[in-house]
Amino acid sequence: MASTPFVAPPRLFPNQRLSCAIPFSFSTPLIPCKLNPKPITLSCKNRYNQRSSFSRICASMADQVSTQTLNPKNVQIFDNGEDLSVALAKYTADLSQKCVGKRGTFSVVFSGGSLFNSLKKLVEPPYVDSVDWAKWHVFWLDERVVLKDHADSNYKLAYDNFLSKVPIPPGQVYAINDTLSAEGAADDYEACLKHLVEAKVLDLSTTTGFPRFDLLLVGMGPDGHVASLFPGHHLLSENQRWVTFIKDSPKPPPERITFTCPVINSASNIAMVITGSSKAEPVRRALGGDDENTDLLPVQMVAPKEGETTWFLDKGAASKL
Ligand SMILES: O=C(O)[C@H](O)[C@@H](O)[C@H](O)[C@H](O)COP(=O)(O)O
Repeated sequence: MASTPFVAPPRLFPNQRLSCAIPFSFSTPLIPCKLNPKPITLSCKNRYNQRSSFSRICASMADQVSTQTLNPKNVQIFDNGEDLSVALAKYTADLSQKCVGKRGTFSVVFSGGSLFNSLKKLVEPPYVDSVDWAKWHVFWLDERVVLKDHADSNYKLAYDNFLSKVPIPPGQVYAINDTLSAEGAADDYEACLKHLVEAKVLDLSTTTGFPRFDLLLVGMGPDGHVASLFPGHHLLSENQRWVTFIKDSPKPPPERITFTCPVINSASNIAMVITGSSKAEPVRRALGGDDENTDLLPVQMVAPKEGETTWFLDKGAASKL
């Protein structure tokens, strides 16, 4: 794509919604890209998928093949965050190109936290000029119930570090309605997704009946939470709603909205983007197997029914594997 000047949205933090989407599953090659400084690449399944020993899984090539066919989990481990960011940029740009080529759109779901540090190479050359940003439709996996210009807002984080740097049409950026309560914002976001399904902008998974996004970019907290689904919280068992709310989040701020587990597990592709040694134990529990705990961590429940999960870890996050 030719480099076009970015036209700022009409308002700094517009309450945007409208059109979008696409679904289908494609296998990301595990061959490191030219720029990619050769990550360690593993393929495995976690306990949620009834697998127990990481070493056994990695020992068997045949097992890897059947694992990839059934419900693949590709694990890439990088020396540092910089190398991870290079690989994540290529992965995302390649996926965008495939999805746009297939259906004409690319539906991407952002988390908050340190994700945008890991995405920084995607908004630099060559990708800032080559990705077909006009085809992107952007959603949030979870959002804090604060105004969009508040320091805690995941929208603001995404805007400052990503959206302000690339020409995604503002009408294809689906921020929450920040004038509503947590309950109201969750209802409103779910209604927005349902409208997009009716408008054939988003597809439903034929397997689960929940919306199927092209790519979820998922961070994880040191406690193993993903989205705003926290360990031991009753929201983990929500299986009807697409979007729900929490008012007692153990991580501040307390009021948030979040996609539910079935929506997460209906995605075509999930990138688990995890850095730092403080995350090593939940990563081990998710990928290492042999977990004696009876309660699954939220990260252990990430198991897309039809899609593919790719793990982008730095050495710290992978240090207990
Ligand atoms: O709103 C939030 O709090 C985030 O969406 C949250 O789910 C985040 O993704 C993880 O906590 C990881 O955050 P870090 O990468 O900063 O550890």
